[in-house]
Amino acid sequence: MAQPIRFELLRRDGHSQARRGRLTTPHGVIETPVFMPVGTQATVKTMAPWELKEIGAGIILSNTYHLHLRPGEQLIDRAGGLHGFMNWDGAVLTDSGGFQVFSLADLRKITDDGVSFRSHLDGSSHSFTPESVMAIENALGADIIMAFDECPPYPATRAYVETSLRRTVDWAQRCKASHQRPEEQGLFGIVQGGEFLDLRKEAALRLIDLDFPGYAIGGLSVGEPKPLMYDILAYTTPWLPVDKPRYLMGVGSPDDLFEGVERGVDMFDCVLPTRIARNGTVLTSEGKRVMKNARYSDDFLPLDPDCDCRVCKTFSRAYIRHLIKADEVLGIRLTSYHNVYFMLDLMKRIRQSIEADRFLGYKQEFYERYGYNEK
Ligand SMILES: Nc1nc2c(CCNCC3CCCC3)c3[nH]c(NCCc4ccccc4)nc3cc2c(=O)[nH]1
Repeated sequence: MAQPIRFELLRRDGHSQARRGRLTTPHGVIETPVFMPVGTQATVKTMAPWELKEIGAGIILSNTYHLHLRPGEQLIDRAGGLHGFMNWDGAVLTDSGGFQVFSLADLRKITDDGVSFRSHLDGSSHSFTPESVMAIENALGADIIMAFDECPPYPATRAYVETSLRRTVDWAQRCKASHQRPEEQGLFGIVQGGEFLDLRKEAALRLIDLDFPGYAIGGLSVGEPKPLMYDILAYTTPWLPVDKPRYLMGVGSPDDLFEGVERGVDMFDCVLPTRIARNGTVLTSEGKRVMKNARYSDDFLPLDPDCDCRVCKTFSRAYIRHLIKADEVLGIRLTSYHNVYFMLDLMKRIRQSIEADRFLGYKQEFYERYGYNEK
């Protein structure tokens, strides 16, 4: 059976769990570790596909929950799937919607069969089951599709997490059984288990038995303390196959990327860069900058003097502050473009540091410059 997703492990760091890899998909080759910009409603907010292409984005995310509610997967299927609808010829990954049901929808009810909920848009009633979610993701046509899972809240009792984990594994098996296009779309399993390490191990081993082309680590970045997230991650990744990609869902900020790579993660996604851009906050090598701050009113330097992006080569902090203050749409286009470029460029530098056997050195160097005080 032809596999649509193939992962090659190119190099393992000798001083950490960091890995350099290559993910081959039907829509291009993705170098890992990789940051995947989030395009919830079939667009990375404010950015055109040609801009994503020019800054080197190889894969973007979209979402079953949002697209099912609006415009509906049938329309997108008729448009040629997400690739045709968005006219994006790079790779696409769709999340399965479970997480969004719990973070967005109203009146959710979860049973062993699936989840019923009311749309956050118009209150209409819907239900997701592993089978119905696979049908939606098959229609959207992403290259990588996520199994339908439940992401338990944090904190949650061990009893709740245990029940939820077994449901998620059962749902993963049902997703695999009902996946209509296994030769074109790689289905990833999602490891749950909350903060309970023995449950994380059980989840990993039971998903491995189902033999997926890749494995996501879910249930993290849901309000738990960062040290706990890192410890759960460090415990979980070694149980996963070394020759398959590991995807840490919903993570993260620049420091989270370093900590995740160090603990064996290959793929990341986060709304942070595009979300903070929309309130005028930009990521730079010297930390975050809140562009509305008066200190930038007559600062004619680029957002980040170290950045080679078109925004940093064309505009000043003073001009971008003016646009944000004046609520000019160009303002958030420029901050979004720069923030996504920053994350992609950071991952490129991380990949190069692993190749040069100096990942931990580069991490130290980045942390010293980035600092953690807002500027
Ligand atoms: N299926 C599934 N998805 C998860 C997600 C969504 C990942 N992004 C999906 C994209 C597809 C489209 C929408 C997003 C998560 N996101 C987070 N944290 C985000 C925390 C955060 C929130 C806001 C700003 C910054 C960080 N934890 C997550 C856990 C899971 C999980 O277990 N299962």
